Amino acid sequence: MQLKQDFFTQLPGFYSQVTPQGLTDPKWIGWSRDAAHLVGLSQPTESLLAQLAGNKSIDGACYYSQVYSGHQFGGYSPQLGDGRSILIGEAQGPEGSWDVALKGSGLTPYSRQGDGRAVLRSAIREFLISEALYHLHVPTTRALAVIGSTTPVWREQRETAAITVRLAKSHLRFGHFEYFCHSENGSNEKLTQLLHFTIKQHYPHLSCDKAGYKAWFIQVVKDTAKMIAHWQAIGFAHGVMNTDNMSILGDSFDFGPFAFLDTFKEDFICNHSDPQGRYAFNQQPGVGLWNLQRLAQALTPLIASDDLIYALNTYQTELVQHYLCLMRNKLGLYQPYLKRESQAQDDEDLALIGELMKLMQESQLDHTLTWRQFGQITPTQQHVCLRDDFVAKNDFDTWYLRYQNRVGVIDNIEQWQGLRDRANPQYILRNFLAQEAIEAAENGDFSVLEQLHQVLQRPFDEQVNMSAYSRKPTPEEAGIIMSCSS
Ligand SMILES: Nc1ncnc2c1ncn2[C@@H]1O[C@H](COP(=O)(O)OP(=O)(O)OP(=O)(O)O)[C@@H](O)[C@H]1O
Ligand SMILES: [Mg+2]
Repeated sequence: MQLKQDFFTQLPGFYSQVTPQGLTDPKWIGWSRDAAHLVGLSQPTESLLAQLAGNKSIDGACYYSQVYSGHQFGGYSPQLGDGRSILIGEAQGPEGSWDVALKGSGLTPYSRQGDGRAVLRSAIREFLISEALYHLHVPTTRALAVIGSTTPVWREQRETAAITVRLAKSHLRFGHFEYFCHSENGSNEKLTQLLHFTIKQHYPHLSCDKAGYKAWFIQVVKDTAKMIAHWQAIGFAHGVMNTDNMSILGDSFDFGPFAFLDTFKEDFICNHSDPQGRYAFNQQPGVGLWNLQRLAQALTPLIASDDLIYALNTYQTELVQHYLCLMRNKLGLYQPYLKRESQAQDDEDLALIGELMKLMQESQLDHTLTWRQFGQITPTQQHVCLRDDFVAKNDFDTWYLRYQNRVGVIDNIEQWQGLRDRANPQYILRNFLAQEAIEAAENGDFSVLEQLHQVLQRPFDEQVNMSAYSRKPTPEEAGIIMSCSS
């Protein structure tokens, strides 16, 4: 790995140098060939294992943990930071630069009451979901590998420590800006330094002046809105949308108690530790804006309020337009000759989508499997097997008639259906699938994880003999609830 050290050399005072604590008997548990390619690696070798486990030093690496703060479940925590994660620098790959983080590598000055570790089950979940979201075309951080060990860790019971090797175009979070806004007693020196670093590294086409700042924040709003539109379209609940888990680049970031929806339920809560549903599925768009407002607040010393408000006001339109684009694609409503749909058409389509979701919820249908059926229907025909699944047949018929009218004439039905299959995945990372892979791995069998990882790399393709990976969960399997304990 060719490592650069831009953050480390340019931003002293933004991190603490740390020594990884190492793992006992490290073992490769998961390896993403795709992600390895991004950082110019080909094989999971023994030497690399010792290095990424923190047992052997890496040429060119600097070891540091970043400081940040953040709003957690609505309240401000003035100092957080990487309590269990160590960055080693920016790996240079064929498609650009990637921060490499060893998540779970031991105590840091920001560990507070924690042990600096991640347990194997949470490392596997982060690994699988990072790679799954990427293949679902959702903006996300990536995972190179999971390393297991015999190092003991105590949660509700004794478990073993693991490391997820995370790759991210940036580890800058909304919380970085919040920390340097509130910790400087009004000098704004570091906040300015941070903003200039961010713009130069990640938005090199923008200038570090008033106009550049405004354009930058508009872009952050846009990228955040786009990420959340993807989550809503694909049925992904993040679970812990604290501002320290919001990447400045709009990549899905920090995967804890996340879940895809099985049965569609708009107010689905995936996080056992969130009984109020602050981060429920249907709250995510609003929370995205709330988090951007916290970021804007932290930027007020540097960016004019009018500019911040202007950018925040674009959020809803950005989100809705991106969501509409994704949903039209799922339903086959796209009309290539119309450059931009009219407001009336947008409203009509949103109503059509909303009505379908309502019917899905009433009939307790599986979100992913229902959408997948759009690749098999012929909207010009009266009868569709999709209808069989809905309880309120009359309501479905009314909806379907509106849908047929909206779809209109289809020149090439096979092509139309093929496009629906490219928009509606067959395979998602259902919690029970992740759980099977985790339990097997905890018992020393990594093949289940490997197979699941393989399937999730082609979520839109019908894969032979893989129906076990696309079935909906049994009621018992659907009851798996995740907590923040990781
Ligand atoms: N086991 C732990 N030991 C020390 N600190 C921890 C531990 N678990 C979480 N933290 C810290 O608590 C804060 C909130 O945790 P959160 O779960 O959002 O982040 P994370 O999953 O640890 O890391 P990241 O956000 O980098 O993915 C962070 O500062 C994190 O470093
Ligand atoms: Mg976090």
